[in-house]
Amino acid sequence: MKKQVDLVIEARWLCPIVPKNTLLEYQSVVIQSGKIVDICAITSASDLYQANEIVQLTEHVLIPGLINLHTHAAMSLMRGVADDLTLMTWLSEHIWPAEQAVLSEQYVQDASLLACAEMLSGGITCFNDMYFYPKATSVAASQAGIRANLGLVVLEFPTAYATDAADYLQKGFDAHDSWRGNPLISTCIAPHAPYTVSNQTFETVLTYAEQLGLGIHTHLHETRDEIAQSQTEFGLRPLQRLAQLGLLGPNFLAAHGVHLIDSEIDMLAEFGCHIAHCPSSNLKLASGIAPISKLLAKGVNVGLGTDGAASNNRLDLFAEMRLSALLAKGMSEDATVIPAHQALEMATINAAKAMGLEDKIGSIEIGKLADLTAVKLNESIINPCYDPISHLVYTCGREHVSHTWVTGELRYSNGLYANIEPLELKEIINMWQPKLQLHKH
Ligand SMILES: CSC[C@H]1O[C@@H](n2cnc3c(O)ncnc32)[C@H](O)[C@@H]1O
Ligand SMILES: [Zn+2]
Repeated sequence: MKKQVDLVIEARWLCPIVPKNTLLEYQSVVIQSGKIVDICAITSASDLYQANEIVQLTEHVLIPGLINLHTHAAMSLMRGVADDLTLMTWLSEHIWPAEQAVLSEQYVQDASLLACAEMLSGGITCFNDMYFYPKATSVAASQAGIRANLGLVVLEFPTAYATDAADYLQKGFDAHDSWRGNPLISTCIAPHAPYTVSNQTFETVLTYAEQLGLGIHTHLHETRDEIAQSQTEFGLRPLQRLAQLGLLGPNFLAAHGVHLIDSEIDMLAEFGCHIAHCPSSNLKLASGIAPISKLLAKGVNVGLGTDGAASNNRLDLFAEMRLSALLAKGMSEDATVIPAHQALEMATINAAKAMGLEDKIGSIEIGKLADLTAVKLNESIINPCYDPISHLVYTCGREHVSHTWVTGELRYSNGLYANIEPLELKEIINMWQPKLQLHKH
């Protein structure tokens, strides 16, 4: 007798990510209660399973859902508000004043929903976020049906969200408690950066992270100025300072890591830290280019992030995969570094590892959650296709994503969302654009 299951996805090609650099053909992924319960030849699956639904992907490659390892979803409404500026001018003269003017629970929920829509349509099934009002981000993520690892942000300076570091932490833990039992939401603590967080606060963050078993996600070594400023103020480079405070370890994720000397790369490897590489944002803000081929060669786990839409200006991991591979080759003058399968690993399993979620997501394996993305390879202008893995990184764009599933539920397909009305997004844009327009210089 055939076994009853929820969903069978029949794929022309399957790139499971684990085992490494594997491409399978004519495979079925069998899904029950949101989990992958079998992966087998299409012919075997039709003998073994009676599915409530069968999706035939005759011209597609099925991959694990992409994971955005560093973003600020609620900055989607600030896309293009301030371009062509370096980080500190961009932040202190444009973005922080704009945030001060619009920041509220409703703003974060609305802007995050827009970002969730953009990410789902680009095959992203999980994002690692750092922003004020994380409860509002969780409301948007839950509506969209996308997975989110939400940072409990910590800063010293007051905003509409919180008054001081203790208040940020208190509000964060309140949000953390409210997510208990929510299958889509996980948490980490997110001190913004070494230049906005004191030693004492970093120590408090570490204590809580250890007590609660949470990861720590911070911006680090993004610009040369950040390092110079730290040397002036503390007599230490930021990474040295955080090392002295005891923060480094396998639960520590640094966004950017653009400016790293060899001994720092060794230290990140020794402590098992993770890096979220955000090449588009680093190029656009003229911060520099992170040495990811060196980091990977030394065994540091590197995932990919888009950063926020105000510095990228796209939440598009296809763009980040392609750019990271091309930049690494150009920088090292070695075409063999970051082959296509490694760029895909950075956007999937490496990011899952960096968030401590590698048992659940990041690859298509039996027992993992069915967070899946289908990419359609039929368009003449991207054919012939000799190697779908090469195509995913060097040829395709997010416009080739046809389906996105989270926990086996179809959340996006062919321009439509399961839980987001196109009109709803238009209303959000119409409501907030006039307020942010005032901050466009
Ligand atoms: C505490 S919420 C996040 C905070 O970070 C700001 N931000 C956005 N992008 C960057 C970046 O590349 N480096 C540093 N800070 C960034 C964002 O505007 C929020 O204020
Ligand atoms: Zn950032």
